[in-house]
Parts: sequence; C-alpha cells; structure tokens
Amino acid sequence: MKLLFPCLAGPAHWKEVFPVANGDRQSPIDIKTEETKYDPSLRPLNPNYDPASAKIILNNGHSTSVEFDDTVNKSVLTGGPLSGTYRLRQIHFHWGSNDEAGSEHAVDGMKYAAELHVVHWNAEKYSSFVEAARQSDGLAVMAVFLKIGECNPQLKKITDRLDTIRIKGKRALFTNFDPSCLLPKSLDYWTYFGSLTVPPLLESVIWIVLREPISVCSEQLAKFRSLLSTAEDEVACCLLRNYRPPQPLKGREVRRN
Ligand SMILES: COc1ccc(N2C[C@H](O)c3cc(S(N)(=O)=O)sc3S2(=O)=O)cc1
Ligand SMILES: [Zn+2]
Repeated sequence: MKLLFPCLAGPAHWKEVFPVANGDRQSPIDIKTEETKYDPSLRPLNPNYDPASAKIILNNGHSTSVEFDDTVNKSVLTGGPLSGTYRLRQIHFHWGSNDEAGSEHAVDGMKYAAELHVVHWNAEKYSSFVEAARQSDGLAVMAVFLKIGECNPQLKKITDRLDTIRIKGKRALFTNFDPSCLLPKSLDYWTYFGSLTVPPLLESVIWIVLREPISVCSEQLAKFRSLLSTAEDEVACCLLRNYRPPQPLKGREVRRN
C-alpha cells in the first residue's frame, strides 16, 4: 500500500522513498558475538571533547539531540577503527514504548532499553558534514547501550531539560556539556560498516558499538517518551518509540578490539 507520507509511516515504508533501505550496508544490525572477529590492528578509542562546544538541545520530532559547534576541531574522535580525525556533530537517543526494547542494535537477539548515538564526521578528508554524509567513510557513530537500572546522574543533565523542548521544533541553549560523561568505563567495542538508521539511510557510517552499557532508570526513559513528535499547531502525539529494527548483515564482518 502506497502512503502519502511514507517517511511518517515508519521504517517499513522508507524503501518507497529511499531504495537504499534495501542496500548492502544498512543499520542497525543484530551483533552475533560468536561471529565477531578479533582484529589486533584495531586501536583504543580516543574521544576528546571540549564541553564549551555544546550549543543547543532540540526536539526534531524524531528524537532529542544535543548539537555541537563543528566549525573547528574542538571536539573530536580519533583511534579505534578510524583513519584520521572525526569531528563531533551531535548526540541523540533512540528508545521504545516500554523498557523491554528501545535500542536499535541488538546483541545476540537481545535489545537494550535505549541507545545513545554520538555522531562525528570526517573533517580531515571532507570540507562539510553534508559532503561527508555522502561518502563511504564520511561519518563515525559511537553507539552506547542504555540498560535499565539505577538512575543515571549524568543523563539527568539531559532528561531534566526535556520539559523545555516537549514540542517538535523546540530548542534551548545547552552548553558546558562533555558527552564523555555518558560513556561507560570500558571503551571496548565492536565495529562494522553501515548506514544512517533514519532517512536518508545513507551508507556512510563507520559504526563503533561499545560493548559495556550505561544505566538508565524507568523514570528517565518516561521523560524521553513524553516528548512530542508533533508541532504546536498539530494534534499532540507522544514520541513513544523511534528505533529502526535490525537489518540484514549481507555478509558484512563485525570486528572487535
Ligand atoms: C544528509 O542528511 C542528513 C544526514 C544525517 C543527519 N543527522 C540527523 C539524523 O537524526 C541522524 C541520525 C543518525 S543515526 N541514528 O546515528 O544513524 S546520524 C544523524 S545526523 O546527525 O547525521 C541529518 C541530515
Ligand atoms: Zn541514531
């Protein structure tokens, strides 16, 4: 059935507007740990973020994000599977309508309650984010799983501000924030070549999925679900879930450090 606004209808209809949805390197994936390959050439991850580069927190109708000043190499990610310097652009979250599932990636078929994405672009090779987003090595996204447990005091810095951006399009100043505070103790990771998990689903992402989750409590997740996917002049609709289901691996290798 053809829909007028397939993007609004959710992942099953995206292929009608973005045929790459059926491409060979789509994300997310279900990481089958027994099939991952240890790669001794993989280096430690080296995130180096300046809290002053945080600018705003916003509700874009599909998620909430913190946007960073990416005009200079103030906050960067190097090391890991990456060649060169990737500049921090934004962080955002994916969650579900209940605490049982909300992550985009799965591990041996198991979904976490939510997932944080830390988005970077290859500022060493490309002159803009838009150009980088079209290249096979243009983006690097670090994924962090959120596991139901203790309330996360670092995440509170974000969830305490969500009531000021409930409506789609709302934004607020948000600075003096270093996203490293949301990373787990261990930066061990899996890595594979994939795509954006939202339209336009560009196959330009080097995924770096941290193996250790961070904690989140139900009350904090409920605040994400209270965000609206609708603007001021529309019938209010809560953003209850915003994850894409795992996509076919199509022969890709998942490496681990
Ligand atoms: C070319 O058009 C664009 C490409 C990307 C984007 N961005 C916003 C998206 O929400 C988004 C989602 C990402 S995910 N879930 O990690 O795959 S990464 C990312 S983004 O910050 O790059 C905007 C326009
Ligand atoms: Zn994402």
